[in-house]
Amino acid sequence: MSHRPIILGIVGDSAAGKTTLTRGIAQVLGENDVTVICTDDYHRYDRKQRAELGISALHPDCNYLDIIQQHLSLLRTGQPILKPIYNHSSGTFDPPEYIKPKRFVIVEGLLGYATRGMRDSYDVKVYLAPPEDLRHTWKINRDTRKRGYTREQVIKQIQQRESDSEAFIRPQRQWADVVVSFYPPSDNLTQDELLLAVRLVLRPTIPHPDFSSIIGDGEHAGGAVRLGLDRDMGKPVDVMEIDAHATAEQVRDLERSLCQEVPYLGQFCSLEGNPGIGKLIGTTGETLQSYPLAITQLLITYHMLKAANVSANVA
Ligand SMILES: Nc1ncnc2c1ncn2[C@@H]1O[C@H](COP(=O)(O)OP(=O)(O)OP(=O)(O)O)[C@@H](O)[C@H]1O
Ligand SMILES: O=C(CO)[C@H](O)[C@H](O)COP(=O)(O)O
Repeated sequence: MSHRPIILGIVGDSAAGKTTLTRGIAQVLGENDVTVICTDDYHRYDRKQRAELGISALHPDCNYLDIIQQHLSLLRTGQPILKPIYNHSSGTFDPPEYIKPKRFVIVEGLLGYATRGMRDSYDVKVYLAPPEDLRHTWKINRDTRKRGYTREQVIKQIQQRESDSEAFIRPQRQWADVVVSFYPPSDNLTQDELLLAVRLVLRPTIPHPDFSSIIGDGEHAGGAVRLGLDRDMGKPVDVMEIDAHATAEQVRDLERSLCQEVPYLGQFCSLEGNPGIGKLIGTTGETLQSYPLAITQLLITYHMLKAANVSANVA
């Protein structure tokens, strides 16, 4: 295994699901082996200053991108950082914290792929792109429940930030090895809000597992799992889709092929061996298991473990 930390980037707009996916992957990799960094901590201005200056947190000028890049380089070589802390409850900064990277580092945030230097620091790059109406619903629910905003304030903020989302956030999709889009099975968001299908765009920037041996003719498990070719931001890509209501049985072959290629994976993150995979907590505290989420977590973990092996072999 590698002697330097393996770094995963998870980038996407506000409330695109970065923290949720990060937590799931950390659970699969083993929380004792994972350091999580959220780049919200590198905001240049606190909430009051941003309002006074009329700048959004999505703007590169509102973030210390140079320090994120510096910290990424340090983390990649196993060195500690003194990380700032942005407190979403108070809207101000807390005292910084000393962080020594563990075996795996997950860096999640708004502008993680904004500069070449930042992009070169990751072993695996993921971009989260849910449909905008779903992201808005997630943002309204999360910011009113956890960040002290009213519904009207969140809606206004989404509108005010749209031009920055378009200019600075969404273009980063082009740098991702995997683009993840969870989406509702129908237009009706009120039914089974947590049970979502997933569309995984697999760019040829890293070697993906060969799913074609399972999904030979483009469909598997009665159509619950589909594989095809497409273009994303003008470039050819593979696309895998998994239905919202896919069952453990239907995704088992995918899981097996991931675990076979990286035998180490199966030890601690098979669906059977780790019942926490794909688990989601609903708004009323109920727990659900989503197999599209489970396969997404396993695929990203697969890439992390592969990167760890490659890096150990060249060390
Ligand atoms: N895969 C998912 N399935 C169901 N709900 C999800 C999923 N991902 C995110 N959500 C919902 O969206 C909300 C926002 O997600 P999360 O906090 O992970 O976003 P984020 O990208 O980290 O946001 P921010 O950058 O603003 O901190 C969560 O509280 C959760 O309710
Ligand atoms: O886009 C965001 C990512 O989480 C937040 O809006 C940003 O970090 C500022 O946080 P807050 O709204 O709590 O002041």
